[in-house]
Amino acid sequence: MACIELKNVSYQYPLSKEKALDDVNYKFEKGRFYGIIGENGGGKTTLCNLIRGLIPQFYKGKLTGTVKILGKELREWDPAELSSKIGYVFQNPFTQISGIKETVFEEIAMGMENMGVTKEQIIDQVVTICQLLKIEDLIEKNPNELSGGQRQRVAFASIIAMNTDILVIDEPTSQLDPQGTQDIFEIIRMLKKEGKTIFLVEHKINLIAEYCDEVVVMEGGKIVFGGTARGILSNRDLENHGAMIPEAAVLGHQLKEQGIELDSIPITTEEAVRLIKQRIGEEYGNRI
Ligand SMILES: Nc1ncnc2c1ncn2[C@@H]1O[C@H](COP(=O)(O)OP(=O)(O)OP(=O)(O)O)[C@@H](O)[C@H]1O
Repeated sequence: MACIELKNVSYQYPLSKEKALDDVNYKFEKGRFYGIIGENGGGKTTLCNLIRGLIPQFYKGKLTGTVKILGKELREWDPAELSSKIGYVFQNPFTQISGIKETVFEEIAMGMENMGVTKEQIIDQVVTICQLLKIEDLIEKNPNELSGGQRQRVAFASIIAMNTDILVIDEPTSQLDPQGTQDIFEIIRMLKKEGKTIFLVEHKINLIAEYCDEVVVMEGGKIVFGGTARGILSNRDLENHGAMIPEAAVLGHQLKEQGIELDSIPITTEEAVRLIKQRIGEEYGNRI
């Protein structure tokens, strides 16, 4: 069964004259890790708002077409039930932090309290998640006094604490340093192994190439490309649609232009190294 299915979906924010989503058709399968990429203003966050049900519950505007989440029409979902199925890490961690809790512990525990989890389980879960996200030393701090990067980790922690089957994650590493970014991606990889369906908006294309199963590219409110990460990210035509391809793929194409064709276009550095080594081996073999 499709996890989320969109048929002829268009959406306009209130008072806006333009469509933020324009006739979007796509079937997202359960257990897959989707990277959502594309130009600024292309509609990525709007797609996340829709998948999470914030459109039309919170953002009114004009929505047409059919949106099915786990087989059920979006408008038929009870908002509380939907939020127990789909976790949403917002683009801006300052929006995500509730502002009403006095410690990081309480902030992360809040969602679980609302779900009726026992006190012992909550303590256990919060401690485990804080260790995972390397924020144990922040546990007693006030969430409103954290740096952007610390808030981003806490916001992420409070969503994974909810243990939802579907996660929508909008630029989770925008405030993080390279190590912090790597840490978050390793956790996302672990969540994927647990069978969760993940939607990730991210501009860091090399990370999308390394971690995602599938990629959709958005431009002007439309999904202009969609398919396996390999198929999409090796396609140079992406550059004509406001998206970039990974450095490894650029290298593969440039070598090809110079007559040095690899077996396939690599999308990660690791693959590029393997394919170039293989090519050098073939060359060396031909000469003897
Ligand atoms: N709350 C809003 N009200 C009115 N228009 C909006 C609102 N949010 C976004 N838009 C418009 O909808 C379109 C899609 O915006 P969206 O934020 O979904 O793009 P995006 O691909 O996530 O961009 P970015 O990469 O900059 O985050 C843009 O034209 C934007 O101006």
